[in-house]
Amino acid sequence: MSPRSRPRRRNPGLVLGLALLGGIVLVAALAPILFTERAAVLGPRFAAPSSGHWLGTDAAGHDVLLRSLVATRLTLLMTVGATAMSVVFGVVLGTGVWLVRPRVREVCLRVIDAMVAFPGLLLALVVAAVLGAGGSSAVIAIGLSGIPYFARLTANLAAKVSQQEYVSTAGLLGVSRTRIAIRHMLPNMAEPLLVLTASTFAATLTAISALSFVGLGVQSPSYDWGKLLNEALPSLLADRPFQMVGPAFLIVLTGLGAVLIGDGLAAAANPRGHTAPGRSATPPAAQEATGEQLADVRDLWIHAGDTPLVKGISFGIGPGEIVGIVGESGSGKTLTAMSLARLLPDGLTSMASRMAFGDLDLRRPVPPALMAEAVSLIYQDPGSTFNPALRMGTQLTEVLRTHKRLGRREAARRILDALRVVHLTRPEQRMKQHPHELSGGMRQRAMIAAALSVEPRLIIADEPTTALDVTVQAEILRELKRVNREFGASIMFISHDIGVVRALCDRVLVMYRGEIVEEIAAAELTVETARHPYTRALLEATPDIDASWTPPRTKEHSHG
Ligand SMILES: Nc1ncnc2c1ncn2[C@@H]1O[C@H](COP(=O)(O)OP(=O)(O)OP(=O)(O)O)[C@@H](O)[C@H]1O
Repeated sequence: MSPRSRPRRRNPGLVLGLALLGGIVLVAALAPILFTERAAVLGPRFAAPSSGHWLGTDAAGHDVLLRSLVATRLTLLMTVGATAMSVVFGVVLGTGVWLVRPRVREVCLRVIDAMVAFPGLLLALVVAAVLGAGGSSAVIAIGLSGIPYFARLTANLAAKVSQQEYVSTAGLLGVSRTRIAIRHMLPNMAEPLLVLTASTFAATLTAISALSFVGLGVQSPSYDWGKLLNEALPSLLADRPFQMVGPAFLIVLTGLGAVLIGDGLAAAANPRGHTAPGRSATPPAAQEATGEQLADVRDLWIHAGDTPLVKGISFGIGPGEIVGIVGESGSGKTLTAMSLARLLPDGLTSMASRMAFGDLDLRRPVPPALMAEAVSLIYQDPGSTFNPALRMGTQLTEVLRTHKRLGRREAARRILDALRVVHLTRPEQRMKQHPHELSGGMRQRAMIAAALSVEPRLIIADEPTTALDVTVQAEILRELKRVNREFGASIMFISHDIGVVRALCDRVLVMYRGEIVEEIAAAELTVETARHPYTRALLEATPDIDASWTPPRTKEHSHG
């Protein structure tokens, strides 16, 4: 499959905005060098516009146009300074909120909400009054008043991004929360933050000019656009409005440029698409399970507050065994698997009388490195498993570099080997590509390769093929089976597809409303042999698939 790239759309607003701001920046750079001296020359007072003074002169006889142009640099610097302060502190605060414990986070979010509700300009006026009149206090005041907006947006985005599977995976791998925030979360929040930065820039410009206009901002002999407006006020009241035109026009032009850039960025933002779900095919028949338990779970309860979601279930997984979990949506399959990987979502609690994985007691804290070697996860949607902002190679090797302490080269070599194992074509090239340049099947293979590269003892596959087309599903299932056979990894396989489960798994747990209602050998998963009425109902609701069918031996690149 050829790399899919996002088609470039025309965005005239963005181009116009960039051109406008580019022009203003040029004026800011050159005007003070070229015109500062001439702007200080005194001529006739209150002169009307003429060929000598295009916008007339002010009360002292200064050329209004030249002063407006010279004021551009100071105005822009102050606006950039205050905007940067809002962005940096807001983003740090918003991300920091995500890093603290849930209860503290809740309090912080309420405080941020209250600060957002407080009028920004009023806050700025209070701060400016406390700090005293002056350019720097205006910057601090306006910068401070913008922080809550960025903090709230960042916290909201962080909450959303933190639910993504690549963030959970990084957490499972023991990547520190700070590193996850910087490496995995911030790049994926950049787009909305840039849009807010552009509109905040426009609002900051107006607010800083307003502070100077009311006398709390820049003081003589310095001047910004707001100060020039302040000086022009008596002329406006005396019917000489032209003195206002220069600074007012430049404020509008700069603000317009920033708003157009913000709108252009928002229009260019394009959420990633998802592959349409399809039906799956059946892989070769299952192999025999061993008696000894790799994972042993007894009386596992998972609660959301007082509501039980998983109700006292017990099960085991033998070494090299493939255990399927089936059941209707919401029956607790994913939560059961996630508690085994110690990745329950925030707000849920689990208890068990025994929860052992080999020698590890999963009810106690387990070092992330040990956990990473014990369990690997393969999720349903290969689109959201990888961080779209990073190259495949960077994120695939992260596992090995974090936990096996391998160098960049050795980690890359191991991943390349693993990519070859899962028959991903041109692995060297794939390592340099971003996730969106790979097809769903390729990303799923890459995920399996990453899962294999740590040589885990258990692979949890949560509907790993649901989002893939039929041919790719067959290939992926065959890879899982091969990995199980050749590397001896146990697999916990969650699926809605009874046909696949029957063909791939050794044993099947049937879940219904948070309980395991039947545990059955995969071969007996038929309407005739199932004992529990719910299992029979589930089987009757599933179209019959010939479990002996073996998928055709297709090459990955023929469909990828
Ligand atoms: N973070 C959460 N907070 C509260 N309830 C939750 C949370 N996550 C899941 N649940 C609830 O727990 C129940 C079991 O969810 P789970 O995701 O394990 O179901 P599932 O069997 O995997 O469903 P599906 O097949 O649709 O993925 C559902 O009723 C779900 O709404």
